[in-house]
Amino acid sequence: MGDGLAIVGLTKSFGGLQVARDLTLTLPQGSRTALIGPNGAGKTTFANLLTGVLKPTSGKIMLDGQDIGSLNEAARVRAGIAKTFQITNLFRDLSVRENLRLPILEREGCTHHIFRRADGWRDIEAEITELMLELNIQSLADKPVRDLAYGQQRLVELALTLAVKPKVLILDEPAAGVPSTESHLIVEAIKRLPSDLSVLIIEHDMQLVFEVANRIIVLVNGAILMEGTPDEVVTNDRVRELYLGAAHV
Ligand SMILES: Nc1ncnc2c1ncn2[C@@H]1O[C@H](COP(=O)(O)OP(=O)(O)OP(=O)(O)O)[C@@H](O)[C@H]1O
Repeated sequence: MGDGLAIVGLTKSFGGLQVARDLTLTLPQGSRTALIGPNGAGKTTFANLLTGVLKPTSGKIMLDGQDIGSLNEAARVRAGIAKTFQITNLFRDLSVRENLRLPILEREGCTHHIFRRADGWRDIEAEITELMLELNIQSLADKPVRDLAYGQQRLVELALTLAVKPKVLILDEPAAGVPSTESHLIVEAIKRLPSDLSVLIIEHDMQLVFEVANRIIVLVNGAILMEGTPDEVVTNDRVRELYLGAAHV
């Protein structure tokens, strides 16, 4: 087992506005952590600091003991930090299987070593099948993405992200825009993710958070207000006051 992701004293300012304040936390390998907080708390900024979209003002990001803070976005993906692709990245006229082939080919360097082996193609097709089984979308394999329901498209997007073999997966509002009749698909898919993957879920839907997360970090004004189990978070008076509201608890 690796050490997972360790964030130490991470700070980010936009001019005079401090949006990440001395954030120190760990995402152990295999953890299921939700990051919650009111609008403007700094959740997206935090995700962007992890993926390398933004550079921190100060602080360290360590993955399995290695400082990855100076790596650019592409190198961080290769190191193992992935955020879900957006649906707009799916090729709508291609089938699910064809869409899944693309990140695997990219990961393998297209024309390089995998094709020097006689069974290279077979390995790729087997991996695609395995990914589809993992997300329970094998029945959709030959359908063009444009014919899929929105929730199913989000599962394909998740499969694409898993194809890069991340160690840490950031799910930024995985159920956003998904009709309530399809949100169970997302919950089930998250529950089926590989057990050694660290998952960070940024989500406003508290029902989803409570179903899939075993730890919750509450961010307010760029700082961690508290971190705990779902039960500890819902019973915390400041969280109730600041974020959840009496109706949720
Ligand atoms: N590029 C930027 N330049 C200046 N300020 C920014 C920039 N990006 C974000 N901010 C500010 O940083 C703060 C945190 O924004 P962020 O989007 O990270 O919050 P959030 O918790 O993800 O909010 P939401 O739940 O609404 O998505 C906000 O005050 C926002 O206006």
